[in-house]
Amino acid sequence: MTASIETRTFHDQPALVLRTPGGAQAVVSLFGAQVLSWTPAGGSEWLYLSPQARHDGSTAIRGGIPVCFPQFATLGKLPKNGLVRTRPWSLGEQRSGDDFALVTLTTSEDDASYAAWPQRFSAEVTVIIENERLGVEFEVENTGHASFAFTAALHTYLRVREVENARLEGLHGHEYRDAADNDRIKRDSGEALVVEAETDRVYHDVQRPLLLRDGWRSLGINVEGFPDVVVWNPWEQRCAQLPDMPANGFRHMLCVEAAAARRRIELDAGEQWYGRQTLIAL
Ligand SMILES: O=P(O)(O)OC[C@H]1O[C@@H](O)[C@H](O)[C@@H](O)[C@@H]1O
Repeated sequence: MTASIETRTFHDQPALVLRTPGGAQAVVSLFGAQVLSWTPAGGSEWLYLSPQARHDGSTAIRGGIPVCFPQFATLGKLPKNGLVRTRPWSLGEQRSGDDFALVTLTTSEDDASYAAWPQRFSAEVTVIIENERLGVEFEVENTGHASFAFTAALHTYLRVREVENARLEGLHGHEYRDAADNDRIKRDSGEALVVEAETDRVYHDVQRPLLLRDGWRSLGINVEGFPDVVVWNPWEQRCAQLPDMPANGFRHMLCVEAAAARRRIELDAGEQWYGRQTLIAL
């Protein structure tokens, strides 16, 4: 038996379902090239998808792994978190073997993106699953004649049983910009990060793998290419302001994002850049 890739609808939007013979499964929406669900073999769902997420193409889907490009958050004049999470992507390559399934989705500039951000680019998101592993790779090429600069993120919403009981390890000693406290620059001194209030941090130059402990289960988080890690939880008050989140949604999610946020990435004409986040169920 080999792994499989099936095209179907998910909340009425076209999606791909990747499965390994061992029982791992991921759902990838063509809207935004967004992974919406991931269950490793023998495990339980690791991605948070809001039960109130909108799937009608009118706005970004709240949950899963939104792709933020060419702007992370509000670091510029473009719409928050960029232009590509709210557009349909095309299916490029799909491949499977005995123990993996892989799909590549592509997009490039169009009239609307060019009006907002006058650059020519092509972007690819490759999603690969193995039994215990989910890899998401974002690649961008400058297909124009002039250089451009961007910020970006894989805005991963992890599902946790109770956020106050989850521990994120590996950020000790790192400097971060605290967007929940007037963008003050601070240094993490705790053994582990436990979220007990609104949290919106950009950790700089994180080279180490991270470990998320969520009760009896743990998740390894590896990043290549993206220099920064963003940790976000809106907590009660901000969550109440999000129309696509239930009131208690913040308790069951923790965003741990692979990001290029502190410094913009510069790409000359014809140049490519890629970054990858890998989640490993332990
Ligand atoms: O509501 P959005 O556009 O999906 O953004 C969610 C959050 O994304 C986070 O990554 C940002 O750091 C937050 O500031 C932001 O609020």
